Amino acid sequence: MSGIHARLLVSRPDFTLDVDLRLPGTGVTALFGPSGCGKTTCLRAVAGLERTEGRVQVNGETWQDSAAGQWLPTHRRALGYVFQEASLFPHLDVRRNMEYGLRRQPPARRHVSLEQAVELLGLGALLSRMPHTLSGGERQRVAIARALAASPRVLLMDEPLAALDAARKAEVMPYLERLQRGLDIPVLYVSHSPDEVARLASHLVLLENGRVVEQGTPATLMARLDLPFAHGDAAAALVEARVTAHDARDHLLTAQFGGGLLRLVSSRARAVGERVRLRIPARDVSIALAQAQGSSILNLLPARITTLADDSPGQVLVRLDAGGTVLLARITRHSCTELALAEGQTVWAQVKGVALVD
Ligand SMILES: Nc1ncnc2c1ncn2[C@@H]1O[C@H](COP(=O)(O)OP(=O)(O)OP(=O)(O)O)[C@@H](O)[C@H]1O
Repeated sequence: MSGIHARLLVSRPDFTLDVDLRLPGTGVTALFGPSGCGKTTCLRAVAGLERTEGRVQVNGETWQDSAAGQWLPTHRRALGYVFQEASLFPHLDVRRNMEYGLRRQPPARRHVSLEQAVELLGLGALLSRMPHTLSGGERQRVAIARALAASPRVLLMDEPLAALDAARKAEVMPYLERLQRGLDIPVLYVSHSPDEVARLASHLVLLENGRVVEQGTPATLMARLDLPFAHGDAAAALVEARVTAHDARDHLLTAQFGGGLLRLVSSRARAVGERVRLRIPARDVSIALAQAQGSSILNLLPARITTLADDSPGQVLVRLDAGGTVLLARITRHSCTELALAEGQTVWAQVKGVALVD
């Protein structure tokens, strides 16, 4: 059976984890939820670092099955584990740190070469450097490459960016995005950053108090007003689109989605026809009753209001349907009343900010 099946039961005096995860066999699954909801416990249980009741199967291989009395210790589970802080061997240079990963797998079972791992994480120029001479971001890239070089059947990542400052996060993120596209093994990625989830995940599991609240695609879950993503500053809609033009002079990319065309500034050229994921923050969408004339806003889209919901004090979250795609707008309660907005009404969504996420 392809995919990951993890039925996990952990009982601690103050905490119970009770999940039945059936996850895709490729792509990045984000485990998301508030502090203490059991994300790390899930990863540790899949890794066999936590003795749990239940069953763990990864792409057809059974690692544990308590009903059958089966249990593989961690060192016999083909997994890579990346923690918040890279734990490299201080006395080995980058190449030797990675070779250590390689040795964990007999040659016949290796499906990631050292060269591939070096290439994916962009480490070519760092191979002879010692860990103490690397930046935090570089150390973390080496830790990821070392985990990959062991040819794991699953890569477990526990908030790999959490210990990095914003600049270092931005430096490592493109490599994680590349992993998401270039790897054919599943990645379980623990995060409590909606931004990371939006950029990296193809599947999202929302945990609360040791239980799965909901799971699905990030685009679907992030647009749901009854879930936490749509609230708070990071609320955004994810839009799958296809590039239709790139104007090199103005660095302007045009992409088509179900609701029309979106234009955004992108210095990196994209091929016409390429699929892109766009992120539209709720705070960057405003609403007008008529199509604005002479506006500097590039994107004006007709849309229908499907839901109006109270958000933070004085603010309303508007869920819009733009040709079958959900957009979110955060506006003031005052404007909502002034414009007499109502569910079912057709309006113009004025989209000020659109960002490419991969
Ligand atoms: N070794 C342990 N012994 C006892 N309780 C533990 C242990 N490790 C974690 N816990 C508790 O289990 C619960 C789940 O912890 P876990 O680390 O899985 O949460 P998390 O969602 O990863 O949190 P965070 O986002 O803060 O890392 C918490 O209540 C935590 O206090």
